[in-house]
Amino acid sequence: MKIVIGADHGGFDLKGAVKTFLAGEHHQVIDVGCSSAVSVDYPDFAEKAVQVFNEKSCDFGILICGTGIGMSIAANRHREIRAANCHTKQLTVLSREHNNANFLCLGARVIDETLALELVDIWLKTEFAGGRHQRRIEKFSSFAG
Ligand SMILES: O=C(CO)[C@H](O)[C@H](O)[C@H](O)COP(=O)(O)O
Repeated sequence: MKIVIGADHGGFDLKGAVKTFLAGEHHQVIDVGCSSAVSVDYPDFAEKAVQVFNEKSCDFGILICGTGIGMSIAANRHREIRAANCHTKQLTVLSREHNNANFLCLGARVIDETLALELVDIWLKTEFAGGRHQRRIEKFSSFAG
């Protein structure tokens, strides 16, 4: 799969670990930064990731900040994005099965690396269930914005 990944300084180290994991699983990864642990602003990297997601027809996006909250708020400003901030296995599975999330947001200050990599693995392997959930996510497109 083609996956765009981005982080702020809070997620920089975990981004490296996720990239290594994804490469080991033979995914194509496009990294939009940041490129060091120097303080940056997470909306800039959410925006870059969404642009690349659209321009390069990526399958999925992964965004990492301190909590995952800021990245998810920023990415969800775009109507084509369904970004889910997940910190448990249950949330991770349901974000794909029920919400067809196309961006996974992680909080590097909330979960440890081992769990984060497990969540990435689960998320990428979980299929959207469709059915009643398809009807519900289609309703997002009627929202203003
Ligand atoms: O946006 C966030 C919170 O929702 C992220 O966790 C950021 O990484 C965090 O706010 C950065 O905080 P810092 O004090 O500037 O490191």
